Amino acid sequence: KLVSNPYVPEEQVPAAFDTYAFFCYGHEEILPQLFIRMVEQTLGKDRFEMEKLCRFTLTMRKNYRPIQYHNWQHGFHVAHCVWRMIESCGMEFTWMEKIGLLIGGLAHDVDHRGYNNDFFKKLNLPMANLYTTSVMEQHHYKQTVSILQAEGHDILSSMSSEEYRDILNFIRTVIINTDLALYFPNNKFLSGLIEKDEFDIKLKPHRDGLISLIMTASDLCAITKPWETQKKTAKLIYEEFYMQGDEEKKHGIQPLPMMDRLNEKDIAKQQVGFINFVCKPMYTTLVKLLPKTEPLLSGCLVCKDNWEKEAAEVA
Ligand SMILES: O=c1ccn(-c2cccc(OC(F)(F)F)c2)nc1-c1nc(Cl)[nH]c1-c1ccccc1
Repeated sequence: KLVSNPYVPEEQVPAAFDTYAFFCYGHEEILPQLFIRMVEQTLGKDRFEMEKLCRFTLTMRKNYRPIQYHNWQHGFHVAHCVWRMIESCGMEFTWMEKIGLLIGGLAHDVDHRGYNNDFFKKLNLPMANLYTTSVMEQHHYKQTVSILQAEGHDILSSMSSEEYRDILNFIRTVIINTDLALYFPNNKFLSGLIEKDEFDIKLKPHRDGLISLIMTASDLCAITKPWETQKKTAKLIYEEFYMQGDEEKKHGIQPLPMMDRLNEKDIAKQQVGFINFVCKPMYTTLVKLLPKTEPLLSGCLVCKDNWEKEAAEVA
């Protein structure tokens, strides 16, 4: 069944939808239409067969699992954050980059099981034998390709075979770069260039690095949302972490501290650590390259302050 009406009437578009602060609570049922609205606003109307775009979006939603955090809503929020950047960060994106970032953002965690790459390696599960690095990310990409190639889902059919090959490669790069392990070397590379004032968007390796950073920034955008929203989301991701920790304990494996439910009282402290060690440096580099993404950095720092207050209360 396709969406009855793929268009969202203007008055139904949620408040703050055009800002980085947007969150889907209360609007869950129109997320497919909101994605289609983003695609049309950025890429132009009638660039895609609407029926196929609806079918693709609904199949994407169906292929996300009903788990606590890495679910369809997470995929939507990453696509939304990428869309805000495309629309407002002042950087010129090619048509291919725009469609690749929107599709890649929406699809980047499709069929996520709520476990991270280490889990598949530690338990030596079949998935870990399919790929050596970025195990889950490669799986998300494979799932995306099979959905794009399913009957009636070929939204990129109007492209030549070279363009189609290029855009699949770009979508692969976009999805693989949501592997947080790849963020650390990338941020070192980019901040080194900034330090020496050598960053040049016209150089492909520099542009590729910035696009990877845009993916990390969008993937972690939950950490930048308004405090009340962030508190609810944190509860969800730690429930997912604890599911993995419980599984690892069943196999006699000691989980990471953040995945061990015995450390539940340390959530605030762990959030502060994650923001200080990963998010703050990451959004700081992003803002140096794209100053108009500043709301993401300030949103993340507001949450850090609130987590520090919570950590102080626990102590
Ligand atoms: O140590 C951590 C504490 C918290 N979070 C976290 C990640 C998303 C969101 C969130 O909070 C909220 F949902 F509220 F925004 C928190 N993530 C890690 C972490 N550490 C390593 Cl290494 N990898 C991750 C990780 C990154 C993305 C996804 C999963 C794990």
